[in-house]
Amino acid sequence: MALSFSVANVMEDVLQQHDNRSRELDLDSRRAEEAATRRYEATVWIRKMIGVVGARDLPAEPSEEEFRLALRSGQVLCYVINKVEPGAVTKVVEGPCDSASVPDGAALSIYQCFENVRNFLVAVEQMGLPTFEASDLEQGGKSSRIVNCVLALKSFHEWKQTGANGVWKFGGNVKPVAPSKNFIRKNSEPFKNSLSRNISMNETSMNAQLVETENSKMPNSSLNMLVRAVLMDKKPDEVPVLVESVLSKVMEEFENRIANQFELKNTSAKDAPTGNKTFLKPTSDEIKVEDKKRAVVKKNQNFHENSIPDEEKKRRQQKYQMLFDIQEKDIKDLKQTLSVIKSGMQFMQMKFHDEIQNFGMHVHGLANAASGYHRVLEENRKLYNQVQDLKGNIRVYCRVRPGKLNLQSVVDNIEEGTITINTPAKYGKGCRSFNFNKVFGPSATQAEVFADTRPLIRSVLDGYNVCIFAYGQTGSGKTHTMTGPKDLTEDSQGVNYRALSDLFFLAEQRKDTFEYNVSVQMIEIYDEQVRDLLATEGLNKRYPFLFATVYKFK
Ligand SMILES: Nc1ncnc2c1ncn2[C@@H]1O[C@H](COP(=O)(O)OP(=O)(O)OP(=O)(O)O)[C@@H](O)[C@H]1O
Repeated sequence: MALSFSVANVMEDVLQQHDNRSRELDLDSRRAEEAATRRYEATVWIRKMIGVVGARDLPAEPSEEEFRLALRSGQVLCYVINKVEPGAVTKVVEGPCDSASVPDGAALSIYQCFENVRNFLVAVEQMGLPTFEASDLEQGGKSSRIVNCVLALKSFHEWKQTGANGVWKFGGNVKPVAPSKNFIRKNSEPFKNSLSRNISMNETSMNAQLVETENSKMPNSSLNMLVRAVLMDKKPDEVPVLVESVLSKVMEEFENRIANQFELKNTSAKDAPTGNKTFLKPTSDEIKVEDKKRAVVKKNQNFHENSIPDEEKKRRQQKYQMLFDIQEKDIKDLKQTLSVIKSGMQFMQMKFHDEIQNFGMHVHGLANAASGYHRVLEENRKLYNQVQDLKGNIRVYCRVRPGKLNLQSVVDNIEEGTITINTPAKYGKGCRSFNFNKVFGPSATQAEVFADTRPLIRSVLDGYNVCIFAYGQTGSGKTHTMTGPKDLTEDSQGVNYRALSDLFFLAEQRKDTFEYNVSVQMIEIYDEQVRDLLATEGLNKRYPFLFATVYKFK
């Protein structure tokens, strides 16, 4: 909570109390005259700035009440300040709070009026001009402060119009437009001391107080008039005593008011956390004080920023230097790392190049090996088929069918490649032997019979023509050997099934190297006629070929 009264006010009040009896009438008349002159001056300027229409509620020579009512809505003030400093008040609430239409201000419009006034006061304060209290616009308020503010604004405007050279001066007092840094006057030591005694005041509130004090300086104001009036009829030797008396009263009053303010502050601080405080609408004075406090805090921040001690600057400089050194070191490290990475990359590139070369050589070797493998395979194939040739291009095997029970077999003896048969008496009793590539006895299995023909199947895939056929009288077992019995099992499969099975098995093994197309024909030679067993048309039943296998390299 900031202090909401000024030294000038206190002095004014004290002086008013002092010697009030003797000079009351005369003083009032002088003050009224002085105030009226200033008010008219302010009015003329306002009407000039915003025009007679804009200031329609403000007569050329308004009474104190008329002046207050005309400005109460804050609209006129906002228009004026926006003329002086465009955009100083960004939003001006218009209409309902117009004092003319709502003379006493309805509950709703009071708040809107206050918004205008508050915005105006904030803008004025930011410009460094003397302000007034929002309550000064209410009945019983001090219109002299409003007039003073308007005249200050006028002075500021004139200063701007003349080119804003040097510093802006108002009423003979030098006042920088920029945010103030030191508001303590040289001749205000007693007040300083007095304020120092109130050690509970923080710097912000102290500055608020001093800003208020400064803003209230007005040589031509009623304060000076009062002082002059008090001292006018005194003898010179009475003046020091009188001044001392007035000053001591001012001190006393001032301290009392500060004490009251802090008491109020403490009371509201206690009330706040208890939750007893209801949601009351803040009074215009409270809001004004809060706004002012914020503005002063902001000014203080700027002030502190501009007045950083040398030690702090040195400390910051050292800190920046340290950060700079660290960053410099980091950059060096990074450069070093970059160099290491670069050489690493070069090494990797060389290694990669070598490995690619090695890999190429390996691939080359593999290609050679593959080519050698194919050569060897080819040689192997040739050798293999040469072996088959050596075994004989035509091989004849004999298989003896198991005999029927109670019938004597004609077979006398079976050896590896020879079968001996008992010859009937009519052909001359005795034995006759026949030679074959191999003779299979009655107990020979299907697998044993196929084992001797198996190598020929591989020759088929190597491009050789192979023919396997069975020859014999009716019922001798040709179908049994080539196909198998009616109830076919894996073990009883004959040569055809086994040969085809091997054919597809080898084709699958060689699929990466060769692609084989396999086709099948079924023919029979019966009664010296070759017939196509798969032919559907009668004319094509006679066919001269047994198997045809096509192969090609991939
Ligand atoms: N090695 C064998 N083991 C067991 N049974 C056999 C054998 N050889 C042939 N047979 C049987 O003998 C019978 C006649 O055989 P198969 O039909 O194979 O003779 P085939 O020579 O084909 O006769 P066809 O010329 O009249 O067709 C069949 O019942 C068959 O099962």
